[in-house]
Amino acid sequence: MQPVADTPSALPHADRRAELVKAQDLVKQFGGLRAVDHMSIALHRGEMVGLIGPNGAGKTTLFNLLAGSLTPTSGSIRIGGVEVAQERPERRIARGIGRTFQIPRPFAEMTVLENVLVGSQNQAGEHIWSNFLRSGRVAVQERQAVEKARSLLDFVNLSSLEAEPARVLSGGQRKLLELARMLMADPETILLDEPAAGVNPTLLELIIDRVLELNGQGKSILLIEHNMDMVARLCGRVVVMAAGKFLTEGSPAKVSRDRTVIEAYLGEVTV
Ligand SMILES: Nc1ncnc2c1ncn2[C@@H]1O[C@H](COP(=O)(O)OP(=O)(O)OP(=O)(O)O)[C@@H](O)[C@H]1O
Repeated sequence: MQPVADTPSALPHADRRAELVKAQDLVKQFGGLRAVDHMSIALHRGEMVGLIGPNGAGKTTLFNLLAGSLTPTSGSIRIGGVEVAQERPERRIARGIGRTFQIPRPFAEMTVLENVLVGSQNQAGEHIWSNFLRSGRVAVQERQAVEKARSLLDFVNLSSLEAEPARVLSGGQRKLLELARMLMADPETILLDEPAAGVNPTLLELIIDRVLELNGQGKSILLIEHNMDMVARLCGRVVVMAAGKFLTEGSPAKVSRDRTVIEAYLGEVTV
């Protein structure tokens, strides 16, 4: 991890009083492995926060807990003050949580447009849309959804590929497609899992630009990212995890100079 220059602290939209997402004392045990170990984190309305830590620190597991694809062994998750730790992913989406995955897996044989439409039902792409798609009635019956999907494809610069099967997309384009799919559900809070990983520099700039625009629209964003330059450009605050636990937090410049953080990345920390 390279040290980074000082950056502006919080973005203008951040309202530090309003905690949109608050996880407290979260534990996730996989057999003998405690992947998340009494971790707490809060995301305020309009904030964009980086979540960093060495490989295996528990960042993606924490995302899975926040998004509802895993149930915590113990601990609390509140969204807008409501306890949701036991709720299923569909309920989290309805509560305004959207997430992207480290490795996007679009439906390879469906078109780019159809992949975005999947997001209007739910993020797992279950039931109703697949029925529509089989019967080929999407454009007729869900005109508004199609219009919205097209405008989101425009937002992520994929309009020209809307009729192509998703398998033709590059890794970076798949990340953009996933962003559009997730935005179909109008999330208030967005969890981004390594949006820069494996993305070429040109598309990376586009992703950064779009993430900034989403935050500018008031969306709260939690960003897992190993690219510290990107974290420094986007985030006023960074939370560091190591061995499943909260290690420290602060500005990108502060944490990148922090000795315990550097040691954690070198695998030398015991927490
Ligand atoms: N479903 C699972 N079953 C068993 N162990 C798991 C499971 N998911 C994650 N783990 C383990 O939990 C630990 C934390 O993994 P996690 O993917 O959350 O880390 P991470 O910080 O996201 O790492 P990376 O930066 O490499 O993506 C790792 O040791 C991982 O092998």
